[in-house]
Amino acid sequence: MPDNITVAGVAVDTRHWIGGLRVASADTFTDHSPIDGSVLGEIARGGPTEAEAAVAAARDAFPAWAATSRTERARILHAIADGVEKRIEELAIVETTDNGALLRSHRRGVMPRVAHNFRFFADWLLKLDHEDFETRGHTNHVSWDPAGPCVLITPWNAPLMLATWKVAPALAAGDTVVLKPAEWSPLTASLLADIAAEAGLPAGVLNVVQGYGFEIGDALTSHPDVRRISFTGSVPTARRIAQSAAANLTPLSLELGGKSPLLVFADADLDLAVDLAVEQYDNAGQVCLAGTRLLVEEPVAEEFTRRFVAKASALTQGDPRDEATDIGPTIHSRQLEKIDGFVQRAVAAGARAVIGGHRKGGQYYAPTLLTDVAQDSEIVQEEVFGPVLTLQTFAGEDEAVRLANDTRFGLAATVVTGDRERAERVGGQLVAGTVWVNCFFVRDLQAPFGGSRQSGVGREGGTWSFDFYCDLKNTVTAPKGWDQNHG
Ligand SMILES: NC(=O)c1ccc[n+]([C@@H]2O[C@H](COP(=O)([O-])OP(=O)(O)OC[C@H]3O[C@@H](n4cnc5c(N)ncnc54)[C@H](O)[C@@H]3O)[C@@H](O)[C@H]2O)c1
Ligand SMILES: O=C/C=C/C=C(\O)C(=O)O
Repeated sequence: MPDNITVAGVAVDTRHWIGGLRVASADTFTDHSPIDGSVLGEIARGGPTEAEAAVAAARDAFPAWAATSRTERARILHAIADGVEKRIEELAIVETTDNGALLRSHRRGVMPRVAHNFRFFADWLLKLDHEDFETRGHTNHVSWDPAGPCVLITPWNAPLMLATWKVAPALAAGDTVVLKPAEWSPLTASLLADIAAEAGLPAGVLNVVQGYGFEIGDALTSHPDVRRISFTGSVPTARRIAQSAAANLTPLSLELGGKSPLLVFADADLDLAVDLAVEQYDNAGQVCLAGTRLLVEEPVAEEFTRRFVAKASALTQGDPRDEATDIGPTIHSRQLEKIDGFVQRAVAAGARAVIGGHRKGGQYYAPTLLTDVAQDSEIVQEEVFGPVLTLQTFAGEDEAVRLANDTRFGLAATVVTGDRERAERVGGQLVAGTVWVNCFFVRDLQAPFGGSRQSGVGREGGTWSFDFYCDLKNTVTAPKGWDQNHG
């Protein structure tokens, strides 16, 4: 198999990146573009052997990286950000070709955010501190010690953004990394390895292994030398990882799925509510945070629906490389089948497709709005991860909160209301890692980010990321004992 493929004019190495070297595997898997199903190339298919080699490289590189000063680590992270910024166009087109998300979003939002992930955690590292405190004259000093090799496992819906959201704080913390990107979108992780090497990151500090999760995953997550596992993905995979990590009690951070509500109160700015609701089709609905359950107060439900349909019907679906496109394809034919299965079962159970409800050829699925759905039905309770929203009505705050909280998830919630006090009252009762009021997806990386209930375990972001990626240590020093030998 060729070691390099050319994707939209960009050379991408298809091998693993282990200990500062490109490493091939005997087996490969085929990477397809969701845009037209074309074959992009054969990618190294790692298993336990590659997992072992990558963890060994991360373990060997750890002492020197952990001993590297904070300012030097921060400098290298900024150099990686520089490298990302220089290659934004290349990263954007490769990511779009590989996962089908909009090129215009990659160019203007996602890849700049990738660079920001590195800059933010580099800067936060330099500010990271904890004031000493006294206990009966003894000084308590808290330090943020590097923890060791980390295994980072990431999904396909925002591959490089979600990978670097973990890679950057782990490297900043002084940890070394084995990154396993999703098999449906393996390419930009390989480019990141090139960029990190060019930026001067020492060999073995960042390793990238490719392959199917079910083949390489266990060997990574059950490895005794791994000190942290951070995973973004689905709930069933998280359960497997937690079981595997239990062997060594390896600390886990889990960012999982959602079924987030978007609540529209009768006093809301209805055009704003409609804009926010239509935004939930972003990335063909393949966004963990998406507010896929529209909950609308009865008096405005009809008018909301009318305006929503008008706006959603004007969306342009098609090739994600086209600047005019609003919605691209779904990631994979299997994902398309899954989405359509959810919709057809919902319709069979009595739901009505106000718009969409069908495929549109290739891997494209029509943006769909379903009404007449029961609270305990599959379509309301389970994450679809496609351009499918449900609409339910409610009467009053109590019912709104009850419906909003009535799933096993708790990732995010959006509240649209013209009444500040209502926003506070309702927001205070919602079970969610993030609540947005009259906005959506406004992200500050110093905020805690994660999910409640089955949407996750733990929080990352700002100091919370360092809490996770560091071994915190408290050193208690007595006021006595100094003078005996040293006068
Ligand atoms: N909360 C968040 O921040 C967030 C962000 C994006 C996506 N998600 C969630 O991710 C899911 C979609 O992503 P997906 O379909 O790629 O998820 P997935 O769980 O199928 O796969 C995620 C990753 O896990 C790997 N994996 C699979 N089996 C494994 C195993 N046994 N051991 C170790 N690794 C294994 C895969 O190869 C992939 O890299 C959705 O549920 C979505 O909500 C959550
Ligand atoms: O699809 C999920 C998007 C998650 C977003 C983040 O993890 C983030 O903004 O840091």
